[in-house]
Amino acid sequence: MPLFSEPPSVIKSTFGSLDQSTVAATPMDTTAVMTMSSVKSTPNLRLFKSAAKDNRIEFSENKDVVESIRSFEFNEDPSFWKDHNVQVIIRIRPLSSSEISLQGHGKCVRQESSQTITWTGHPESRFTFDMVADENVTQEMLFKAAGVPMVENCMGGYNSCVFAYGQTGSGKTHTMLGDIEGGTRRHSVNCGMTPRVFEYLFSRIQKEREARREENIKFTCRCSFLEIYNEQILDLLNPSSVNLQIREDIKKGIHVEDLTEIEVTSARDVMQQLLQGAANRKVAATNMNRASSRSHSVFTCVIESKWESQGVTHHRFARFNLVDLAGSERQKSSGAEGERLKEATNINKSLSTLGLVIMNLVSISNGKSHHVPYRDSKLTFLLQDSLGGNAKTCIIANISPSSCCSLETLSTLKFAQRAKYIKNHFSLPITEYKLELFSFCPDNHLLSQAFVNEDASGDVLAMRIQIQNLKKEVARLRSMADGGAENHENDGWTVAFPGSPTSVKWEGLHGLSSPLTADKRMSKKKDYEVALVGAFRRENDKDIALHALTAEIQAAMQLTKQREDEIQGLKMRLRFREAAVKRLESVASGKISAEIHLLKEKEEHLKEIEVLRNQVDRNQEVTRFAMENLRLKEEIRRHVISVLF
Ligand SMILES: Nc1ncnc2c1ncn2[C@@H]1O[C@H](COP(=O)(O)OP(=O)(O)OP(=O)(O)O)[C@@H](O)[C@H]1O
Repeated sequence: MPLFSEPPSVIKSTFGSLDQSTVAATPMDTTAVMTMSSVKSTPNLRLFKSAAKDNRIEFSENKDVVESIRSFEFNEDPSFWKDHNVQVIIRIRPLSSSEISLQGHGKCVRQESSQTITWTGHPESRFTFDMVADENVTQEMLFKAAGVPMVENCMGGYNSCVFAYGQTGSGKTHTMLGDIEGGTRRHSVNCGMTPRVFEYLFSRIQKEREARREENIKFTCRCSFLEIYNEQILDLLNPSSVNLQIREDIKKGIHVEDLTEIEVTSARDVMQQLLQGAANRKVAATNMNRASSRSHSVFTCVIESKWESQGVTHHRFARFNLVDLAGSERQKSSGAEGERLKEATNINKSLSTLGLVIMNLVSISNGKSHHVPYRDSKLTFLLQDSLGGNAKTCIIANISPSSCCSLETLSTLKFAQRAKYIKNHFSLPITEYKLELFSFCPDNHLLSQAFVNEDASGDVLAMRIQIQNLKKEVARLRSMADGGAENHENDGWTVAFPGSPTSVKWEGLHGLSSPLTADKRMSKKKDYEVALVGAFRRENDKDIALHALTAEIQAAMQLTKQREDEIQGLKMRLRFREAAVKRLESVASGKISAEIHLLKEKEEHLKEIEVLRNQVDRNQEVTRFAMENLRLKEEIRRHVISVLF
């Protein structure tokens, strides 16, 4: 098929490549230098790293080693996103043959459980994350655990972001894109997150269309693809436009000005854009001599939906960012010069700004107010919403388990640990409505919830009905949250995503259901609270919309009245003019004298003046000024009296 006839090398070039000549420690850890001799660094080959078999990292076939790896459960938690906005997953890749030849099977990490991992250097350090995926976790398992919920978040109207972090060669591209050779609908086992996510997204859209035919639901998806290289934004779907600027406005939020957006209707369309972007990147790379591991790539899909319900038109919107970051290793400090030095400085700048942004967000989560330096790098400015706004963010930190990458791995674990402590916060000002929420949630934990991007419009009556329904929903949820009505029938696996009018049957990994936690009741209460907050917000939105509509109607009615009065006045004046014309005709034909005509004319002018005076009096502005005038006169009078006496 022509679409997938491109060599996978092109795809690889989209998301990263190796140049091991400069591989060293992270920007935050400047001590160690890592060498991975297996990877070649010929500039032209850099782009084709993944494609060329001999340029790939080879993995051990040693059965004994594979069998000795202890595997932990890797289960998704369907309720996770209900009360979290940031998820951090560690992914450990298998040892490569070159690592084995360099350091044997020596490892720098030991997995303790499905959530904990120990770095075995000195001193030993233990880290806890939302999930730790060992080398046996397949692309499919990772997609089900991390990709599926993110698509559901987008369907629910949340801005969502998955980003892969890690040193060069740690598996970021394998995770985000993987092997899409053949590119058919039936994925190869190594096919990564992005193609799986879009295939799932479009199948969900199709299901939603079928289930909500009556609401006439319509979806629009638009994709864009950019790269940040040397602090410059390049449009990969239109390579002629370079150095694009990030803008921020109330309507569009943070966005890249003039970035090409292409409408897509299938996973196949998305892959086409990915390939297109990759091909453009290849051309630019030749001109600029850059390698993908030195740039950040952001593939974005905007998903919009519109549906009708009880005379109200709903509009929902979500931005889905898939980010492959530049390798987090420290660029070789010695010997780097010219373009390389510039590259290194910029990668360091954006990744260290990312680290700083995360640190400051954690401080904010802990109640310490701090400035968050989003604007210090293009990457953090662009991802501002995903990092600290109203988004759901999944960070996949990729690591190599080999002892030869020990310091790099520690650095990635530390970065991921910090990210774990972020709680996204409101980016909107505190309003009365939010204060109401404060009073509702004593521990304020709901204030760290991301927001559903949803809007509604319709006629006043429909909005009123909607408000009534929402009020009933609020009352019902409130009584449930108070413990009044415990509904044990809902203990199953049906997940209603906040803000989503439909619920999704969660199949679970391999179709198995995991046991619900002991504090099920607590989590159920939280679910109700989340739903209640959503209902409050929607009610508040509807109220605001209703007030605005009522005010608009009143203003329109006043204007109509004013116009009607003016028309009446004009009609009257027209009648006077017509009478005057007739009289002049009579004067001309000698039927009446000029004196009588003038007397009549005077009479009618007086009447006309009266009409105009009435009009002026009725004019609201004039009335207001007249009132103001009277009030000021009265004030002056009182002032004069007080001065005199
Ligand atoms: N979990 C894994 N299982 C099997 N192979 C993997 C895994 N992770 C990575 N690899 C392989 O390791 C090699 C390096 O991975 P990848 O290219 O994804 O690294 P990267 O972090 O994207 O590097 P760069 O920053 O240079 O682009 C590839 O050959 C990839 O196929």
